[in-house]
Amino acid sequence: MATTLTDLDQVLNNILPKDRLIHREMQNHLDALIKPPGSLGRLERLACQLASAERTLRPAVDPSITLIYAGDHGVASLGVSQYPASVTAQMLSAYQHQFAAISVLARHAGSVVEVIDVGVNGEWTNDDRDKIVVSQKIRPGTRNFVEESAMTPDECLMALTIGIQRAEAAHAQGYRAILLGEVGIGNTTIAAALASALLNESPRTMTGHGTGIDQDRWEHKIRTVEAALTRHHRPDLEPFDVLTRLGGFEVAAMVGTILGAAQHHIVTILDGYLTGVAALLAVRLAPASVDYLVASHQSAEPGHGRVLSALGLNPLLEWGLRLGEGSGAALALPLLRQACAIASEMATFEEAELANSSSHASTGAITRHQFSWPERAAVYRTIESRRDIRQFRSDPVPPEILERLLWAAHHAPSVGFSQPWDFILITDPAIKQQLKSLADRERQVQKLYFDDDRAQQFLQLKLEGLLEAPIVLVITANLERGGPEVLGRHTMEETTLYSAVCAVQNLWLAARAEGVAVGWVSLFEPRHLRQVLEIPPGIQPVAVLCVGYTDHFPPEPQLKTVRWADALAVKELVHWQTWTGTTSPTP
Ligand SMILES: Cc1cc2ncn([C@H]3O[C@H](COP(=O)(O)O)[C@@H](O)[C@H]3O)c2cc1C
Ligand SMILES: O=C(O)c1cccnc1
Repeated sequence: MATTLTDLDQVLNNILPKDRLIHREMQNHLDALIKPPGSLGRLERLACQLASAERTLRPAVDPSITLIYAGDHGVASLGVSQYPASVTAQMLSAYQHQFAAISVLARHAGSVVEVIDVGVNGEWTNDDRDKIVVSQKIRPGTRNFVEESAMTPDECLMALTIGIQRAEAAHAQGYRAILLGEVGIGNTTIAAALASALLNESPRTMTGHGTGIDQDRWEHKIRTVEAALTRHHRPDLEPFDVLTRLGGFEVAAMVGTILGAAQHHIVTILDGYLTGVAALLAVRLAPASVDYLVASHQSAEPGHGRVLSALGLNPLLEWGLRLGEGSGAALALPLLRQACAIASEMATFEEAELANSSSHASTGAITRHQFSWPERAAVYRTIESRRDIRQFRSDPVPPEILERLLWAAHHAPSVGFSQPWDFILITDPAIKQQLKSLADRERQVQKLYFDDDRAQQFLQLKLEGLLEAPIVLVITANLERGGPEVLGRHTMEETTLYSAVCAVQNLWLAARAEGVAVGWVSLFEPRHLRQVLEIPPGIQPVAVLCVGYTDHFPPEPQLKTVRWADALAVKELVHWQTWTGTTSPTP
């Protein structure tokens, strides 16, 4: 933890250059792959960089996290941006709701987003949704650097520390790459001032149009940067002092994250002008940190190209982007992912020969991953975010989505491939009301078992879904389907029911992926259910599911939130060899 300059020095000392040996080894491996040597051009150079930075011949950028630092700037009061400073706080809400540019781009690139407020001048609301925006606010905005130092040395160190610690946490969380982004109205003025000071360039060449200011305002922005440099700049200023006087909380935090990541051999994917300037500062503090940087793109800001040249970084894209927020990093992430995949999933000529001569492809490299990382991540995310939902909106589930959900249910595993399920779709309010009355009645009976008020409350809540949800879906199990000779059913009659439950789970997960909510109501006496739904003998009702849309998927099971029951740790439930076995086999 870097809370003093000495601690910061410690971090800087920990940053070692990339491993040249692995770089060479990776190049040899790429040359041996089933393609002409060098034919994948820059993708190969990227693979070598990632391998030598991460110190592995199986480099990876997944899972990755997009860290966006947010801060406001005193200088924004001088009208250097096209937008008022209040937009920064407004953007935090947009991130929380996941509809900002980076929310969309990172989602489709397969990266998790976290926004850290290190100095926004304004409030934003955070409900109990997934905590996408977190507060580490040092101060509501920096001071106006035309008049005084933007930060105090302590504040600057604090912001650096936040950045370092976040990178260290990302390392501990198992993230393999960091996508860096920022938001803060007025911060292209900060970038211009820092870049001018660090590169000894005139503010006119380093100042751009930011969010889209006109010529007059641009001239004013240049004069503002010049005034700041006149006040603060001296050729002998240390990088830390340049950052303190001319920087911002989000810039300092980005510098910290670059350093913290490099220390742990984690690659940082840079975005636009601001992240480039942060990288320049990081490299001035620890020259070896450049080995851990990838420049995703060259932005439309004229100063950005110069910053990248000074860093010796060659941007992957030049798309005229001028947004920030990590948008360019998210666009470039799939390219890095491809470089890693080429390195670890392609076969060498030798392996290909082997696969050809034996009856089965025995090379692990070829068969290991049938799914890309975003595909795998989506499966786990669906499982993690599935919830039993109690509150529904009334809007209908479109028929094509309903069809996909039933398709998913129908592709469940079943004993002897008996496919014992049927699906009863109930939209008729009269029948729903009958179900609700049945459940209400049952609840009165259950009252005998639960005298806890909270239990009653939950049972009550859950039942409303029977009326609110646009569809009530009953899944049944046909105990006779497949005839008397169903394979594998002889000794365990219940496997028919288990199969139907697998259909329930398939549907539930597919629904979550579609953004459709499902709540399972189990307060039914099967006999009564049979009567209302005219279910014949031999067919067993298995699940009554409310299906529809909800305004809110809670981040964790509600019964966990209210401490009705605690989550168990999976490792305590694992037995090896026998029930009493505890030791795992050595790998
Ligand atoms: C709605 C909106 C969303 C943004 N997201 C990033 N920026 C970008 O623009 C700002 C810097 O430009 P300037 O120095 O001209 O103010 C930063 O917030 C940067 O991240 C945005 C700007 C706006 C207006
Ligand atoms: O180049 C950038 O990164 C940029 C440009 C305008 C606004 N925000 C960021």
